[in-house]
Amino acid sequence: MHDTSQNVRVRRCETGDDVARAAAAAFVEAVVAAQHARGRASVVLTGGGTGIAVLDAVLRAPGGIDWSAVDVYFGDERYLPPGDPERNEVQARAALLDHVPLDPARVHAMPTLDEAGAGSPDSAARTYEEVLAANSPDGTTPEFDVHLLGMGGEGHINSLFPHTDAVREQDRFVVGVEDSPKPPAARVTLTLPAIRRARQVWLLVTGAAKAEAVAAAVGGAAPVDVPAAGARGREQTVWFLDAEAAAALPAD
Ligand SMILES: O=C(O)[C@H](O)[C@@H](O)[C@H](O)[C@H](O)COP(=O)(O)O
Repeated sequence: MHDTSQNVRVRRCETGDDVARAAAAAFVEAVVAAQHARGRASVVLTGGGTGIAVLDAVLRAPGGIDWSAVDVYFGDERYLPPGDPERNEVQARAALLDHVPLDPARVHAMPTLDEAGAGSPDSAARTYEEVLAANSPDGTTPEFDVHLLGMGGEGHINSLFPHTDAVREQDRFVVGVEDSPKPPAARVTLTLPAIRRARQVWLLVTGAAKAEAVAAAVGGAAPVDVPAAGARGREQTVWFLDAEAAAALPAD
């Protein structure tokens, strides 16, 4: 089902740098507001150039965030060895996490490829589901305040690619992927039901190569065709777009 009545906003920026700065400022505001309201904030980070640029911009202008009361989760991960520079966690640490006084126990990285070769994306996904449940008020997932998402040119978000079992998943909150069309093949990803647990879902998208998928997703495509179309926040969904990514949207 694709409910277009939910609160969806499009935030048009000029350049990719403007997207990063606007999303970073909104991120700081949302984290501070969550901490004021509930004493803590739970955020889900994403990889990709735009997602990491936002973290870099947060580091440069962190406002009044109390880093000791932030819980960090990841939307997906490339199932690679622990320090691999292609891992989203490694990139997020380099951009932001290693430079602010987070409580290390509150940074919830996805399990990774075991050095001994044991495990699998599926077992890692099941372990991460347990982590989410353990930090949940009701045995499901934490109440994520903000879930950041990048988007690929064909509309993928996290490691949810078009026409895959992962994007069709309706029950589990985390699944393993063995055959990602974008390398590496092995990944672990939050599913659409997990994304939809977030109060705010923000899609950070830049570049002309994304324009058609943006227009399809905002226009109400089926999530199995354009996964980003299924990414909805409980309170709000915001598209942060540069001019090129917004080019195929109607002018209003
Ligand atoms: O896991 C991956 O292969 C990437 O992280 C990928 O999912 C990325 O987030 C999007 O393709 C958007 O990337 P850009 O923001 O760099 O366009």
